[in-house]
Amino acid sequence: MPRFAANLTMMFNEYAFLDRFQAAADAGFEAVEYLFPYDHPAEVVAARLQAAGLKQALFNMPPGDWSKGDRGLAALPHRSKEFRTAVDLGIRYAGVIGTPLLHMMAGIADASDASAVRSYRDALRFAADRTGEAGVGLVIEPINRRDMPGYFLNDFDRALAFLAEIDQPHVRLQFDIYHRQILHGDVIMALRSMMAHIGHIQIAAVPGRNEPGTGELDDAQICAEIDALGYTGFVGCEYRPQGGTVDGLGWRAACQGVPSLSASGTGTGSDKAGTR
Ligand SMILES: O=C(O)C(=O)[C@H](O)CO
Ligand SMILES: [Mg+2]
Repeated sequence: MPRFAANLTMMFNEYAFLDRFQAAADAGFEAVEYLFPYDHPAEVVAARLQAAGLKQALFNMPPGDWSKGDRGLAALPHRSKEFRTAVDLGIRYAGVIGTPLLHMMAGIADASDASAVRSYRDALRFAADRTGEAGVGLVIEPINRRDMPGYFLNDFDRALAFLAEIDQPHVRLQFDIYHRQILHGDVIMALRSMMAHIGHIQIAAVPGRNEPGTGELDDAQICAEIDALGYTGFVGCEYRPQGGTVDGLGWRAACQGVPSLSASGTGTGSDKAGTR
């Protein structure tokens, strides 16, 4: 079974943000992630993390003004100065809280607009250099446009192409199974082919974005595949509980002991002669 990180933006909303750390630890989580810690001093967040005995898996760099519709700044040419300040703030928080990974959101921009593409490339290079100097990993995540209309980075192959241009081992893909299924499907084959580039994984049922096991995918099977592929990072539970957070945690036990498709010798998708 993978190591799971509770996503404190979506889970444990029964509590105020700073109280969610202890609630996650009490519910058996080893680590946490969340979108943004910036409403609180980094030292206060770090103290809650430590007091609860948790590891930090990931959080996002500041995205601009979320309440006004910003969803990252990287692809916005006219916001490049603000973007660079945001990178530095993210890295400062990463140092104090102790996260190994920062997610750089792309922003709402036309993916076919040359100036947006140029801005994104420059931003990714800048963030890669800065995080590299700071010893922090950097991830980029394709996000589906049903949840985030107009989001610039909405294609997994495109994300891999941007990563190939940067070609730095600490800059990797955030593979959110929920977005992958909505954007392209073929989740297990994509995990297999992209695993060498994956820095972080997140999970939620599709289409409801609720507890794994409540949607159209066999999430226990996907977790078995993640193990079989040798992934040792955290899998972020980025889902909205259908009811109480703790009441809905039974899905974790259902993931235990499930053999992967590759271990059982099935599921290659091959239709070659001689396989029947
Ligand atoms: O939406 C997601 O899937 C994310 O992981 C982001 O961090 C931000 O929305
Ligand atoms: Mg995600």
